[in-house]
Amino acid sequence: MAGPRPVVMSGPSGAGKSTLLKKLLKEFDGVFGFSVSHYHYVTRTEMQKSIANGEFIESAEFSGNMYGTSKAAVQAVQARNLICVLDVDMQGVKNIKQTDLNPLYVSVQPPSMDVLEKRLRDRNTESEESLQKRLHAANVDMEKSKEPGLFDVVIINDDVAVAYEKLKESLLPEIQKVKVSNKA
Ligand SMILES: Nc1ncnc2c1ncn2[C@@H]1O[C@H](COP(=O)(O)OP(=O)(O)OP(=O)(O)O)[C@@H](O)[C@H]1O
Repeated sequence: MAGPRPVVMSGPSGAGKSTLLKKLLKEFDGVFGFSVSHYHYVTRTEMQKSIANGEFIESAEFSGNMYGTSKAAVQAVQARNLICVLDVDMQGVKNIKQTDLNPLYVSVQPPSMDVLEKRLRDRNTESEESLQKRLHAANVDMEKSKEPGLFDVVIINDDVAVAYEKLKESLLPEIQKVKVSNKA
């Protein structure tokens, strides 16, 4: 058996992905899992070859090191009967669409740009420069997210309790699968 479908969580920085995810992990212990980054596990040449072969759903280079999430890493989580959570940007969503992973695509969106800006400012994690970059990227993300059929579920994170219920509802069939398999 392939295991439960992974879940892709996408949305602008500050939309509330981590907040919602934290609630999920708290309520459903042992149901969700994360894929391990391939950094350090393979050589640079090997990794470049794998990326060229389309084995990675996302990869990036930071200060000379390569990082990435491979399809195999996601499938390994799935094989352990866990819902693999993928927190990716729009490019990641597009890449995953090219694979046969068949995840549930969830978009988390802020109620408005003004609210997003306020939340990011109140979070106190960004410099002014980083904040401006994130707000600009958020604008682009919010536009691209409107593409019909791109996401299975769009969650407007206004009231966090309401947003969480909607997320939970959309994941319940997969959560049920995990629980049933664990009992078997
Ligand atoms: N519904 C909500 N109402 C008010 N504040 C919220 C709500 N959801 C999240 N927040 C707050 O907004 C801020 C941004 O949320 P969070 O860090 O979860 O976003 P994120 O999408 O994970 O961002 P990033 O991609 O940068 O990690 C946090 O300080 C969080 O506490």
